[in-house]
Amino acid sequence: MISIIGAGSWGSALYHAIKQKVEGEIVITSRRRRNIEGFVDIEKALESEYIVIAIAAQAIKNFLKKYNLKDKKVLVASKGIDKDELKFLNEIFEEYVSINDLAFLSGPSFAKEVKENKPTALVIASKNMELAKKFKTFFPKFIKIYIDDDVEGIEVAGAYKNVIAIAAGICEGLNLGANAKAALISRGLVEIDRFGEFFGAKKDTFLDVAGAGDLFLTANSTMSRNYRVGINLAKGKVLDDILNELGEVAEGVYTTEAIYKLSQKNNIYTPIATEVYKILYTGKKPVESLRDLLI
Ligand SMILES: NC(=O)C1=CN([C@@H]2O[C@H](COP(=O)(O)OP(=O)(O)OC[C@H]3O[C@@H](n4cnc5c(N)ncnc54)[C@H](O)[C@@H]3O)[C@@H](O)[C@H]2O)C=CC1
Ligand SMILES: O=C(CO)COP(=O)(O)O
Repeated sequence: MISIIGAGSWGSALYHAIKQKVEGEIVITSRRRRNIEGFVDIEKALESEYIVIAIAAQAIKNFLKKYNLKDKKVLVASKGIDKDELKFLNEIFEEYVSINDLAFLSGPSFAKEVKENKPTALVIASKNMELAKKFKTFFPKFIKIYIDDDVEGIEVAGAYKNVIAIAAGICEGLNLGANAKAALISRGLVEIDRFGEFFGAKKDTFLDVAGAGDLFLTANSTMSRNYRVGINLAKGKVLDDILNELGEVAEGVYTTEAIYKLSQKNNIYTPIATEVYKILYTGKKPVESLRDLLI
């Protein structure tokens, strides 16, 4: 039996996809009861051997404190960095679950397209290749799964691209043109790689679907919530209003804070994340940040 924890956009898309492969052996849960197919309460969901986590990254630490996942096989599908502890999600999970029972899912995948069974490529990374292979068997044909052992790379790639997507959305909202956006995205990839390699990630990961692939997807489409946050910031809207209107999580807003603090602490050069941080948290004008980055 497999349980999806989190019935937001991504959790419900994963339920839709995985159900096609495992048929009746899947349930979904959320902190609020929802009237959707397969919904069970959290206690019932935690009876499954296989657990897929699709809740907001900042909520994960408290979730793990509250519910016991010890001895479960866990696939983490969230993308972010804990902004209070300044830890990657694999570091948070490793405090509660054996490293051999953990796998991480990332890659270019708008939930909406997964719900339409559109071809999608994802990466499952784990220090336990047998577990990665096992999770791979749960996915239907339209989702091509690559397996990898670069957990650190997968975590940095999935989290950081949301920050670059906010910057690219700002670029779009300011109407700075396609040349400027391509510059931001490509320099964003260099920045992600520099940050990731500091934490032990492999360069190859950033050149592949979970790195460049997810970055190109998210930083160039209004389907991305993070990109839309950027567009709205460029229009001069206030962050709280943007997030209220969005009604779903834009992980990049919190990941920006975590990356800014981690790069300050470790002296890593992260110019784009630093400007996004200044816009989000110090009130710097988007137009000034983009000028400082591009000119
Ligand atoms: N929507 C997408 O296309 C994709 C999303 N993701 C990632 O999946 C994660 C979830 O995103 P979405 O489902 O899209 O967002 P969403 O905003 O639609 O849903 C968020 C989910 O997190 C849960 N949640 C939020 N705060 C919580 C708390 N304090 N305690 C317990 N649960 C809490 C909500 O109940 C909901 O189930 C994020 O890390 C996101 O980056 C990854 C790939 C694709
Ligand atoms: O992670 C995603 C696509 O791979 C979803 O991006 P957004 O959270 O910006 O919508």
